[in-house]
Amino acid sequence: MANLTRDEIVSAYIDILGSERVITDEQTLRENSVDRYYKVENVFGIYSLPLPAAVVKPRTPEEVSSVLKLANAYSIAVVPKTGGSATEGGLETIVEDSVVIDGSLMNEIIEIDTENMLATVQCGVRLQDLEDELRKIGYTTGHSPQSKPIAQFGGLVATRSIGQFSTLYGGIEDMLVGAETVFANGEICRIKNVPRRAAGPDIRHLILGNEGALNFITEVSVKIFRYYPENNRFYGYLLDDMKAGFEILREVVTQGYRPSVARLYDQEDGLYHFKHFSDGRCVLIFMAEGPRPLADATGAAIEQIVSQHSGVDRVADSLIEDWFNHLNWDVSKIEEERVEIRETLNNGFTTEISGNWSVINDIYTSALERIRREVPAQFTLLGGHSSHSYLNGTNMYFVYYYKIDVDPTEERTVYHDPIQDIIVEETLKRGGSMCHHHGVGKHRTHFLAEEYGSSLYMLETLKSAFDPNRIMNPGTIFPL
Ligand SMILES: Cc1cc2nc3c(=O)[nH]c(=O)nc-3n(C[C@H](O)[C@H](O)[C@H](O)COP(=O)(O)OP(=O)(O)OC[C@H]3O[C@@H](n4cnc5c(N)ncnc54)[C@H](O)[C@@H]3O)c2cc1C
Repeated sequence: MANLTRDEIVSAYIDILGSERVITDEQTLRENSVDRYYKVENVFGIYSLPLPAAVVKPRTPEEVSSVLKLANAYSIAVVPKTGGSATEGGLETIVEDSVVIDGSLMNEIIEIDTENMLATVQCGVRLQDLEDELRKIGYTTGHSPQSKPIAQFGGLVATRSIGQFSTLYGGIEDMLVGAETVFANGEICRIKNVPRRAAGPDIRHLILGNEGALNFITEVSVKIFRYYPENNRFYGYLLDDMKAGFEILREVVTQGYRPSVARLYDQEDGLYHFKHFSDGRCVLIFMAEGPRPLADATGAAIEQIVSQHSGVDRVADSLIEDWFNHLNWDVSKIEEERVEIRETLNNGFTTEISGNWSVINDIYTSALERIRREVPAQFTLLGGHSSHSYLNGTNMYFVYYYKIDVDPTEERTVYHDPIQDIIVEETLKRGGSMCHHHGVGKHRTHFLAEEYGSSLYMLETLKSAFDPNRIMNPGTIFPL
């Protein structure tokens, strides 16, 4: 694709950023050629994708602009990156001589504004770092994906991430107020911070969820919230089937209550997370938070709604609180997982989708039934949970662990891809979305036309307009 040789690309970037911020050592390039979709190969030291020509580390939006202008002029494929916790192939360098643009040096918390309830950060600020600063003064981002200790704001916005407290605070799309981003031609654009706007279409959504395929996000402003940890209430229940659990979630949300957490685990996933008390049953969890009268009212409503359903048994609140305190994944947990895969050959992946209330149970049951019937894996866990509920429906986060009994290079095509395809097919068939919060990445793009239907025209037009030379993360969202 590129009109320059590999060496010419490297030296052109050294001219812009200096040699210290243009990394070309072999191991860094290998690690930057993949993300967690290639976890199994990677754990065994196999790197089968083309290695990038370099990883470049700009420090300012102007440098990002220069980096992109050069790429655009010479058709060099670029892969934006910040925290590196992507799970769907968004970081794979599938084009020869790509350049990874790593925004992690842009890591300044620019402003915390408690009057207007805003925090402004550069793209390389880790969510955990902003959250820690806010907690010191009694505020929170309200954003808590499990990858909070690793993920950075560029990636969080680019993937449309969502956190555990989403039923109250929303996903990142509800939090993003303004941003700065750079397009393939080097144009730097800012969207100002206002409480609401009706001045035409909402252009924040050209940034949210773009997965590096439309622009490179350099700065974001997000809402902040007052934090009242002393009022947190936890509720846990055991029940026998998912359908009844979905119905309770639906009642709580559609009656107008906003618990911060509303989660439902099936039997297998319940055993994985709560083996000390789940007793092989489904597990339903709620958390209420906020000012005391609101937390009390939300908690009382949850108890009242659940009490109208038979066969639902309460567990101690402390069991749920304790579980929450150990849920997030930092770098050491990722390393532990790698060791475990190497030693036990037991490996797990997830696929997350969403659907309306009327179809979610059918998606859940039919996907699992087809996987059991069609995929000859030795499953050690096949199940999932719903973790984000809305007025119209909920998500399903399928979780599948199996023994790697094939060569690591075949694991994806024999197991991971077919399992994911079944889940997506059963979802799309029932009008759901193939992707709830991890992004399309590079392994669901063959379903893009079905996901979008007639609105694919709008998406394709954005790509042609903003990235006519198709240098931005080729193969991500848009099939090659
Ligand atoms: C253990 C674990 C738990 C997770 N839990 C959750 C969860 O609870 N909720 C959730 O939503 N996700 C979760 N994820 C997925 C992942 O953490 C999120 O997608 C996160 O938002 C990625 O942020 P990052 O900074 O690591 O981005 P990266 O991994 O660096 O990149 C992710 C994608 O965004 C693009 N990108 C990165 N930076 C930019 C930029 N500056 N401009 C434009 N595009 C950019 C990349 O090209 C890539 O396509 C989890 C992942 C792991 C490994």
